[in-house]
Amino acid sequence: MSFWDAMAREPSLMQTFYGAMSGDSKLVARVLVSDCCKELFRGVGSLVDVGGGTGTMAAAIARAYPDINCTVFELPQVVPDSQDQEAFIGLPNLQFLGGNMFQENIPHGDALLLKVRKFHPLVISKFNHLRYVLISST
Ligand SMILES: C[S@@+](CC[C@H](N)C(=O)[O-])C[C@H]1O[C@@H](n2cnc3c(N)ncnc32)[C@H](O)[C@@H]1O
Repeated sequence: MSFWDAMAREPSLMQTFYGAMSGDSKLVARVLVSDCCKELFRGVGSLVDVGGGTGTMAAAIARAYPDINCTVFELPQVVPDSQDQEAFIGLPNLQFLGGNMFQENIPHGDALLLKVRKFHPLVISKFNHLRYVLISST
C-alpha cells in the first residue's frame, strides 16, 4: 500500500497533511502571483497543477489570472473534498480532475506546475514534451 493510500484511511491525518501543504502553498503562491513572476505566465492559456493537493496554489493562480484555465490533477481520494471548498466557488477557471500521474496521462496544459522535493524519473519522462514546467519546491 502506498503512503497516499494509507493516509486516505486516516481522515484526521489527511486533514493535517493537506492542511500543512495548503499553508505552505499559500506562502509560495503569494510570490508566484506577484509582479515579479508575471513573465512566467505570459502566453499561458492553461495550467495543470500536478499533485495539486487541495488546490490552494491553482486557485491563487486562477484568481490572479482569470484567462488561465487551471486544473488540479490529484489522486481521486483527494478531489471530492477539495473541489467543494467554499473559497473556490465562483472560480470558473478552476477545476479538479482525479487521476494517478504514474498510471494515466497527465492532462494537457501550456504550463504544468509540480511541487516536489525531487523528481521521479517517470515524471520527468512525462514532462519532456511540454512547453513549460513551473517548479516550486519546499
Ligand atoms: C508534497 S504534496 C504537494 C501538494 C500540493 N502541490 C501543495 O503544494 O500543497 C504531493 C501531492 O501529490 C499528490 N500525489 C501523490 N501521488 C500522486 C499521483 N500518483 N498522482 C497524482 N497526485 C499524486 C498527493 O496527494 C499530494 O497532494
